[in-house]
Amino acid sequence: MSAAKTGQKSGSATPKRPKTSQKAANTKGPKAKASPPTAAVEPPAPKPAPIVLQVDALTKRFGRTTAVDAVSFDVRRGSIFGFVGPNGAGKTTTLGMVTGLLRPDSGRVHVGEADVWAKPVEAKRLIGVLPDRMRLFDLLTGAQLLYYCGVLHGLDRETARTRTADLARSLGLDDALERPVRDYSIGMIKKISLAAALIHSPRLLVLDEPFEAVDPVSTQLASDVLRRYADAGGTVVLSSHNMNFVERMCDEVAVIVGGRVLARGPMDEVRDGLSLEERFVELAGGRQAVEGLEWLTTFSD
Ligand SMILES: Nc1ncnc2c1ncn2[C@@H]1O[C@H](COP(=O)(O)OP(=O)(O)OP(=O)(O)O)[C@@H](O)[C@H]1O
Repeated sequence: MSAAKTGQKSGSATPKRPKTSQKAANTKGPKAKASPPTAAVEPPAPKPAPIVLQVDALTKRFGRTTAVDAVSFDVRRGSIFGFVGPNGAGKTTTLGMVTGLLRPDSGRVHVGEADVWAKPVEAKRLIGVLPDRMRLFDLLTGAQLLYYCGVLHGLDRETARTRTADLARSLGLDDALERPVRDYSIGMIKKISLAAALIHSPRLLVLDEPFEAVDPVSTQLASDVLRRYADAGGTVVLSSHNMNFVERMCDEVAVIVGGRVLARGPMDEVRDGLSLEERFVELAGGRQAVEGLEWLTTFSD
């Protein structure tokens, strides 16, 4: 199967040639001369967007476990990149190394021109992160948390307040803003974390399972926010176990299994005629027969 390495957005195919108008084609008359056939001039292919995130051969071991094994991928400006894989495949470990939270054993990560591990401050200014197992300052209210995230990222107070209100409205959190974050549900924590990642309007958003436990209406709201952000030139990398969501949302995808990327490229190329879920199951080892669970059908009573 093909695993395209370029980050060209799917759907950015060569523009169609203009159709010859029927009227012009039917013109016949004494003065109408047959013009010699000319070679159709194809317009030049659109220039690919610049690479915002470049990941080269990242590797991480924990004792004898190789969690991430020479993982490489690029993500171009304006695209939404999905990172999918079974439990324990290495997604969180990879995204931790990409965002400067977990030091790799080897390999490089660049965000724009900045090497994440050589110039962490420069790189981190460009990144908004929603890590898995996020620890928040949960004695603060939602409004205070977003305000401080904004101010710590260099926003002035007024801008931080305005953006807090805008994000809360867009993500359906208005009613929760004055409550302490420790009282939030898991889905609400995901939403406030997404808002915190977005508040400084970063170049690159890295979201580890952003919509886990988020209800469908809020998922739709948040998806709209992400699509709008990407259309405006933002870049998103997200991991998720929700294949339908990834298939709908992402321009490109990488499938990681056992620490290795088994397929990556534009969504349609990776799917290869299947749904993403079918392709994922195929790559991740397929369905195994359920054996040795006969006792499960004996019931305790
Ligand atoms: N701090 C750690 N110490 C030891 N092993 C770890 C540590 N972090 C991750 N691992 C191991 O590395 C491998 C990859 O874990 P990782 O959390 O990256 O997977 P994942 O793809 O995010 O999984 P999930 O979808 O279940 O969240 C697993 O085998 C995991 O047990």
